[in-house]
Amino acid sequence: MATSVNFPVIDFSDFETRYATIADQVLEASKNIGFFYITNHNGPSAAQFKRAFEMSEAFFTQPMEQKIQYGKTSLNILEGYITYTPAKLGDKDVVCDSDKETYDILPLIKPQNIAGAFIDNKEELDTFYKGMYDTSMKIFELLAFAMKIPANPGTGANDYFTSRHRYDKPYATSILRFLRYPSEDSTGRSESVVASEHTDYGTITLLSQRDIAGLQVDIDGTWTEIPIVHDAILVNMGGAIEYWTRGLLRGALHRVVATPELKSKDRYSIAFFTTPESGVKLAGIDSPILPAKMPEFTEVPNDRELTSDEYMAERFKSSSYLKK
Ligand SMILES: O=C(O)CCC(=O)C(=O)O
Ligand SMILES: [Fe+2]
Repeated sequence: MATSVNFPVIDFSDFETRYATIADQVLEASKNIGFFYITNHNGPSAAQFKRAFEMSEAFFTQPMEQKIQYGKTSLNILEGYITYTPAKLGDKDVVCDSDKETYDILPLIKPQNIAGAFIDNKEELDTFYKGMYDTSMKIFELLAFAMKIPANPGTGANDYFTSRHRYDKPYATSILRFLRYPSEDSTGRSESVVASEHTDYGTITLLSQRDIAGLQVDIDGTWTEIPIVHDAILVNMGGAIEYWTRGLLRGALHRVVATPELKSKDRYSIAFFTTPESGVKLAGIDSPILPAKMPEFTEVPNDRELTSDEYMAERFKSSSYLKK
């Protein structure tokens, strides 16, 4: 049974003067639920989100033969398309997730093999990506501030997390993902859960659900509906930041269930997954509120401190996602 609660919505207006209050609200929500909305955030505008969803729709509504040309043939390939129904690219199987189809993009600093619907609007998409990136960096600064991370030579204070998520090549690893959950009428399938329960792998995720709800978060063992709040961005903590902060911030379990609208209408969402740079050790945060002891994490080994790369590799290894 899913219930609903008063979901945290954090107002970023008068950002500079209300900085400490906003930072505390972000920290509280990150600790307790692990999910919250932000409004008046100065990130991508409603018009920019609308355009991004139009590009997404232009890509996903193409025939499968077109989309498959950009298909990932391995999960190690960061950019490209994942199908919702088995398909082949030449003699290779394209990665398939039976619930949804996705298209991943990295920072578009140099031209790459990008599908037409997106490359045709490359500059616009660059701006959108950068807007999502900058918004994530704002969240990281607020978290570092609220966690009272002191200034250390070379690491900074409020830039503790941002300095480990640099935008420029060769560091950037954060992914912009377009998602579509095809309607039941179009697939002939009717699953009640269309994205199985998981925690995100990276540090934080920004999300926008276009017009169909269905996202639920586990709060104290109860599936709780996350409403759609228009012109707001949903933020959630991923597994990597939960691990990095010794469980202080909550990488909450979540899933997507089918709502009645999904019968005849496709569900679209856009996610921005931040990942720490390669080589970053996910340990050693100097904060007075960090738990003294590392908890046991079931998804990753507990016998050593993992780097970002090791953490991600472990999560991919133990993932049930894509194995169905
Ligand atoms: O599509 C959504 O609303 C959520 C997707 C999600 O949780 C994910 O891709 O990690
Ligand atoms: Fe997720």
